[in-house]
Amino acid sequence: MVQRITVLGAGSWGTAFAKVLADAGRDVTMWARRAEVAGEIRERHANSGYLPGIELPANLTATHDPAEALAGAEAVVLAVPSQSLRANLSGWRELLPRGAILVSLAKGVELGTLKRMSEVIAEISGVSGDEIVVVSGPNLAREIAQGQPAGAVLACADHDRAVAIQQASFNSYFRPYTNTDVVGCEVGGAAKNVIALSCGMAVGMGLGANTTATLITRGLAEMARLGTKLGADPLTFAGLAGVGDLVATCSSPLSRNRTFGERLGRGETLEQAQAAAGGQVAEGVMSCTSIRELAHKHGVDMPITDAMHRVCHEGADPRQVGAELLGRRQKHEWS
Ligand SMILES: NC(=O)C1=CN([C@@H]2O[C@H](COP(=O)(O)OP(=O)(O)OC[C@H]3O[C@@H](n4cnc5c(N)ncnc54)[C@H](O)[C@@H]3O)[C@@H](O)[C@H]2O)C=CC1
Ligand SMILES: O=C(CO)COP(=O)(O)O
Repeated sequence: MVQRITVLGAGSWGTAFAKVLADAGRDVTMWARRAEVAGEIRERHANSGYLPGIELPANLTATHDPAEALAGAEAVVLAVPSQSLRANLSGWRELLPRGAILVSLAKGVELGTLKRMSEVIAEISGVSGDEIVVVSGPNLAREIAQGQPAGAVLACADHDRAVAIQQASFNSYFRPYTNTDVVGCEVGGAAKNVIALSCGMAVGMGLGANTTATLITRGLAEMARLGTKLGADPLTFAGLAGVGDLVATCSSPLSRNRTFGERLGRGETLEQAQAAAGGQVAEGVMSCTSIRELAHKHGVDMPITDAMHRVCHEGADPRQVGAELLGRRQKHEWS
């Protein structure tokens, strides 16, 4: 049994997932970028900046020192945003205990390289991509931290490693399934953030359930198109890391991506929406660009993702891109 686990990153999901592991009986040490966050977790069993009102278990501690956090870890959970994972992991590389299972929580595609997170981790750590475990699924951090029931997916080409993390993390409210389709789970996790931006935008423009259901369903079609082109199993998109995460994120006001889109839909600028996020990451804002490029590279049509890139980074008006999406060439649903 994997018993001693380190979580690198003390934001919303890093903290909530660390609590999942601790509630499953593991000994968990978190690394926090800011010393005061580590101190609050260690001494007051709280992370009030990210999960206010949540009491953290006693078998979860934290430090600001990565060497101290990583000493003796049997599994290392990477819980920093996608666009900063490369830089952070480069700094930790020499400290990773040999043989520790590397676990990725990040949902994004790297700008520039267009790599999935497990590809970035493999490149920097030297660990084979087949040995990296990816966590995905409908897991809004606050609900998980409150102990509300949820399923999740642990994807790894090496089934035994996925099972090791499954054994280490399942508890009375968290039910992880294993899957060997890493590509599908990572594409689903990254692409749904972009679709959640679009749903939020529709809500911000005063539109209702028909519009958001259309965006969710057509969003699913475009993420599945990209994923299968990259070698994913189409079934993955019918699962927790596909439609499950997509529906949770597109429907919940807790989603940072949906909230970000809602602000843009109400007419706020990117800078205003960023300021309102209070330093918490809305991955879709960057991933709309990298996923759009990945889609272009592979000849895949992703009109909603393209529209989100234009709104976020080219100053397009949400109403205008909405009208353009509706006015696209008439076609068969599955062509
Ligand atoms: N919050 C959620 O409900 C869920 C988040 N995720 C994914 O988990 C990953 C981490 O997300 P959260 O913990 O929610 O993010 P967050 O924004 O709440 O926290 C990010 C953490 O990374 C640290 N960090 C280190 N280097 C950083 C840098 N250069 N820039 C910004 N932060 C840096 C921050 O200090 C903070 O502790 C993301 O890829 C996200 O999409 C996945 C499932 C659920
Ligand atoms: O990935 C998530 C839920 O599964 C969290 O989504 P947000 O980053 O939009 O809050």
